Amino acid sequence: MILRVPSNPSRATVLQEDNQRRQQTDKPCSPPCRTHIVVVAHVHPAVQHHVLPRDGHQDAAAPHVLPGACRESRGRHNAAAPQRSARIHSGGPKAGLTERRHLDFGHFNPFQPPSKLKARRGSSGNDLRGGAARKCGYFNGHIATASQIERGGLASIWTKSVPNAALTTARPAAAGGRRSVGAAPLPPFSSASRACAVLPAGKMAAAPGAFSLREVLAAFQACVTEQREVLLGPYLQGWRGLVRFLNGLGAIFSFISKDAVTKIQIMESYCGGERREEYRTLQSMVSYELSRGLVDLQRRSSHPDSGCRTILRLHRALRWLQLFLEGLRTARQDASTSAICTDSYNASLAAYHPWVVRKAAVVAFCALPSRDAFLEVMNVGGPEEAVEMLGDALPHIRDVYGITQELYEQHCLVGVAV
Ligand SMILES: CCCCCCCCCCCCC/C=C/[C@@H](O)[C@H](COP(=O)(O)O)NC(=O)CCCCCCCCCCCCCCC
Repeated sequence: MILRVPSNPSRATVLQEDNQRRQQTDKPCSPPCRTHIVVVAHVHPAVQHHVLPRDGHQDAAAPHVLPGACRESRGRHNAAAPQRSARIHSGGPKAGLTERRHLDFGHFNPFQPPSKLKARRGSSGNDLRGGAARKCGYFNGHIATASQIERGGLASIWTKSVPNAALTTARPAAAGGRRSVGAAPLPPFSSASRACAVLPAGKMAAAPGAFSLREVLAAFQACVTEQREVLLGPYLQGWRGLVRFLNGLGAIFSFISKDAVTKIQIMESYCGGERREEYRTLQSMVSYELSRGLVDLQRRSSHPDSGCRTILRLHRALRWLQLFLEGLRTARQDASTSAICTDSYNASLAAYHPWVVRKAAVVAFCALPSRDAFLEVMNVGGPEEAVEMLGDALPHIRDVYGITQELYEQHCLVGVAV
């Protein structure tokens, strides 16, 4: 096995995500080479991969395996490029042929030192688990920005040689395979990914499907009707976007995103269920559930997952979000994101969480990147643009929060099933 590790990701030999160019560049090795892969740590929220399962649970950490040394690609890998699969060049009888295969790197442990990383076969024999490389976009507890990488701030490109035998084609989850990145059939590289191929590192591209704070905030903006009702569709849409972003921050936040996803799914089941009309707006949901006695007001019993209760949890988290984004917007450039996050959390959600959750949350916050890096991964341009956009957008979040709070107070729902 040959493992080629580019010393500078911006010079990594990578595949141009463009069919036309690919045809020009995908030349068989001469002489035929053996399997080799290159793992390049790079920056993006996982959402930019277009491969998240519906519930948003995906190891954003999965490193990208890029084409190896035998390929003469003229393109540069862009962090934001959607990557649906690894491309592996196999030797032996298939020498010279290019195969597209899927790699599942399983759950990534951010605390595991790179020296301990091991590729091993899963019990099903069809996946590769154990974390084959450092989380891309996540380095020593920080999200590395594209510009950091460019400057060499991401000191290492963690690599792991992967035995040929362990590289197996993914099976869709429905067929008994493990749920994993790109488990869906792999479409050919599309022209849609072209935009990502040649952007210079340091510019976070708004790749198609990439997380963009703009879209999340637009969803919250779209929540409020002229009658000052809150539409649950866009509300959940906004939360889905936030969860995608959270997943991109790393596995350390997965206990938070899992809880949010559970709550989003509960609401989705109502909003898409038989009674969907009753769940069109927050107001209709509250009156429907209260009038039918579908809410456990004192303690969880026969209606443990009412819409009112579930939205209340998200509503409290929205308060955190509002405080956090406000803090981020108004803080000094060198402010600590983790401190802003902790303060916002202590002023909102923490009061409703038990000790163990509070501790875990605060530990996770320590892994947040610097303010500028954080603003950059919001994908709305540089930090200044992000700050400006936050200024425009925060009133909408505040509005949604205010309407919900008022409604819940009116109906004595603020402490529902504590
Ligand atoms: C910037 C990243 C930091 C994210 C921090 C989020 C706030 C910390 C929340 C900690 C939640 C811990 C998980 C468990 C919570 C539950 O115990 C608790 C109670 O639920 P139960 O009554 O059903 O038992 N659940 C909750 O309070 C709901 C929490 C929902 C948290 C959703 C957080 C999503 C955060 C999205 C971040 C996106 C940042 C965007 C910036 C552009």
